[in-house]
This record gives sequence, structure tokens and C-alpha cells, in this order.
Amino acid sequence: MTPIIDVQQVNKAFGGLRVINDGSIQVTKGSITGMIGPNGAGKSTLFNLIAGALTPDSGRVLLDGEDITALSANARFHKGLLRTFQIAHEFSHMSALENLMMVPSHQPGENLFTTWFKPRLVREHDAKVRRRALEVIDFIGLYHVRNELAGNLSGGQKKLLELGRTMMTDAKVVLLDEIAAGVNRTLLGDLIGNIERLNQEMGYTFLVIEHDMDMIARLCDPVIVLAQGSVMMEGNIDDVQNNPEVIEAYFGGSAA
Ligand SMILES: Nc1ncnc2c1ncn2[C@@H]1O[C@H](COP(=O)(O)OP(=O)(O)OP(=O)(O)O)[C@@H](O)[C@H]1O
Repeated sequence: MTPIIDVQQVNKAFGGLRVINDGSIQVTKGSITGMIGPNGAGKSTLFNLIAGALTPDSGRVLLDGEDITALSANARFHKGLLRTFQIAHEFSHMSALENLMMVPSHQPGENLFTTWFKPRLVREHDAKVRRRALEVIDFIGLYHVRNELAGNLSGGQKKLLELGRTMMTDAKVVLLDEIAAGVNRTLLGDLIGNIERLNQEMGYTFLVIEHDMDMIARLCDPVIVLAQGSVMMEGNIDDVQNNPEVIEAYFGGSAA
């Protein structure tokens, strides 16, 4: 089966520092794949190369078999490859529900021609977006705070809202970057449950960078271990945790 994400022999250097060294990873459609590694291993850089925030010096990135190496992050977003969006400053002054409704899509209202000449189409679209936002906010368990300003939500609630924002799109693959950081254990349980439901019920594929090993162990199979810009191994969490090379490089190091 064609992997949904196929990173092929990617290299990336910053100045003289080679950060990704012939990096190749495959993410299987329908999986929740984890990516771990010591601090500075290159996890965020690889994420940025996949999401399109960075361009590789060499190598290719394929999405569902299509070469997307030259595409912008925005073009990749419209192809269904997204990373959770931090709630940007300007959005913290909008309600939780409005944050969901503001997620970019091909909205007819954005086109001046449709706004002027097809106002009914715009109204129908807005009503549809609102209905979807209400469904999503219910799904992520934030219905009771739907009218709260996003800036007033707790850290964990903001993470749930970020996940909810991905659900407003036609996501195929969602990149989750350290989503557990700063989230209390109860909300972390909700977050994990929601990710599993999105995966099982709605067919989302996830690629997860995480320092929280408990979350990796509960969610991810397989787990890819990155060390010094290269893939050290891939396997299930038990294989990874029992691999002497990984223990030396990762658990024996300074990483969490
Ligand atoms: N824009 C940049 N310019 C220069 N060096 C960079 C840049 N981005 C990352 N690096 C360097 O690349 C290396 C890998 O960084 P990266 O953030 O990808 O690692 P990481 O595995 O995500 O680390 P962490 O777990 O600490 O977040 C580090 O040595 C870092 O200092």
C-alpha cells in the first residue's frame, strides 16, 4: 500500500550544521505513528519539512504518492496535510466556537463576486459552517465553553480546540507537535480519546512528535526513533523501549 506520507532521503542543513541526514520515513494510512528522539535530534525540522514550512536541500516528500516537495505549506494544507494550529493571538479574542468557524476553507464568502451577487449562497455556507462547528465542539467536549473567549480557556482546552480546528477541514493527515505539553492528566485523557476516535471513526492518520512517553505508549504504533538527524529504528513501543541502542541514545541521554 502507498504510504500516505513518504519522506525519501531528505537532507537539511542550517549553515554548516547538517540537521537531517538522509532522513526517510513512511507513515501508513490510518496509523497513529509516533516520532521520538533526544533533544536536537531533528524531529521539529522533519515536521517542518513535511508540513512545508521548510524546503529540503535534497530528497523528496510524497503525500499519498504525489510529490509535494515544491508545494507551499498552504497548498499542502489544501491537500489535507495539516498540523495543529496554535491559537494565534488574534484568535484568543474570539469565542471557542468562532475559532472553529474561522478555519480557512474554500468559503464562497471569501470571493467578492459571490458576496455581492450570490448572498444566499454565502448565507447557506455560513449556516453550514456553524452547524459543523457546533458538532465539532460537542465532539471535543467543549460545548459548555463554546462562547468563552479562546484566550480564557485552560491550556488543555486550547489543545482540544486546536484539534477541533483540524476537524473543520478535510484532513487526511494531521501532524501533532508536542500536544501533551502543559496539559493536565484529565484533559490529556480526553485528548488521547479524541485522537483515537478521529483515527478509528473518521479515518484520520496522525504523525505525533511527543516527549510524553506515556502518551506515545498509549497511542502510537509504530514509533520511529530519530537520533542525530537519521532514523535509528522503527517498531512498536516495546521494541523501542527494549532496544539497547535506543536506550543509550535516547533514554540514557538528556531527553525527557
Ligand atoms: N532555523 C534554524 N537555524 C539553525 N539551526 C536550527 C534551526 N532549526 C533547528 N536548528 C538546529 O537543528 C537541530 C535540530 O533541531 P530540532 O528542533 O529539529 O530538534 P528536535 O528533535 O525537534 O528537538 P526538541 O526535542 O528539543 O524540540 C538543533 O541542533 C537545532 O539547534
